[in-house]
Amino acid sequence: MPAVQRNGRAVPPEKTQESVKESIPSAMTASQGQQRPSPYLLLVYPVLLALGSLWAVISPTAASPPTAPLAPGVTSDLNVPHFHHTNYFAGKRNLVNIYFVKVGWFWTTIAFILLQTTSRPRASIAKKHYIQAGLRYALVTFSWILTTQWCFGPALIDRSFTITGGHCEPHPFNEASLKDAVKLSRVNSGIVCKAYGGNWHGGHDISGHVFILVLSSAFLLYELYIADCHSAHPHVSPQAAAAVAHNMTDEERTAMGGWESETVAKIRIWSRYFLYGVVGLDLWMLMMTAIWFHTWLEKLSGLLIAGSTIWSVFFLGDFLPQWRSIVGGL
Ligand SMILES: CCCCCCCCCCCCCCCC(=O)SCCNC(=O)CCNC(=O)[C@H](O)C(C)(C)COP(=O)(O)OP(=O)(O)OC[C@H]1O[C@@H](n2cnc3c(N)ncnc32)[C@H](O)[C@@H]1OP(=O)(O)O
Repeated sequence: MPAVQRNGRAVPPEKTQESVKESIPSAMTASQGQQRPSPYLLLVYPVLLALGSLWAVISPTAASPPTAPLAPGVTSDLNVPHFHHTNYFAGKRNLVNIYFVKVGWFWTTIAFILLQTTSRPRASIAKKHYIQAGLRYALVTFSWILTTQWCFGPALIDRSFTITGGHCEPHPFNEASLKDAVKLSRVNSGIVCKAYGGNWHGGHDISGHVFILVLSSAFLLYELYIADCHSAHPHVSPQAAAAVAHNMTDEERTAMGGWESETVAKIRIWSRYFLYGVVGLDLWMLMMTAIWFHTWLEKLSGLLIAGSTIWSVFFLGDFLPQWRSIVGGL
């Protein structure tokens, strides 16, 4: 049997799958002994929100900018700045807000699809893994739709806004909206109100940002853990995986059950980097939202809806085994 080539070097041909596994450093094959992530990890979110809110109170730079006095008879907070004089992220039109958070479910979906298509669950559980991962995605997406888009009519955040006394009122500097005052008063959705040039004012405004950012980051992190647990190949850090894929022969990569080629390994690694990027931006924007936007209670309500969705999908099965057998998970 001829010697196989590894980066131009000849290596002994008699390596078996077992000997290849043994040659992988133990730190890179840690998945077997991994601890199950605790639901208490979700407490990171209230801590982050509390720190941001505290910073908003005690930091002189986070104080609200001086606002122009309101015109007589105008009660709306219309001078919320699009660009803040002290911090770029305090303005609504910052690029991360426009291109990332405002289309946050798109990025979450892409990160999830990339994770699933580049993970390699063990053959014996592959079908079940994909079905249950799809089901969990459908459940969190349904929660996102009900909360922010449509809940058999207006979304939950719009319903709670109008139930607590909020309404759409004409914008005093927008003549068209002033003419349509009666029509605007019947609008029951924040997006429609703004589209008509009105001002969504007065009620309890559940933070859609806190909701989507918590839901997205927690969902992706727990799915990453599940994908790793179900993986046919050892859990490796992206750097270690690159080194492994680079140094192995083709036979060795196949024997390890997944790192067939350096290109495949790189696609997997970059998919992980992409997921880390989405989660990192989620957490950053959560902190920015905590500092610059909404009241305590509005942030808390966004957090509670996202937190209970995540808990129901990933941890309710601890108490209801039938639920676990349907949605799978941790
Ligand atoms: C091998 C590979 C195969 C691959 C194979 C590929 C297959 C390829 C298939 C692709 C398939 C994709 C399929 C995707 C399918 C989807 O999922 S597409 C869906 C895309 N759409 C989205 O993601 C929309 C997400 N956005 C939302 O849900 C809502 O906008 C949000 C984010 C919840 C926020 O709502 P909101 O009204 O802004 O509410 P809220 O947070 O209370 O904020 C109130 C105000 O404060 C501002 N504010 C609050 N916090 C902040 C802040 N931190 N910074 C700035 N402003 C703030 C807001 O901007 C808002 O201001 P206004 O806009 O009202 O003036």
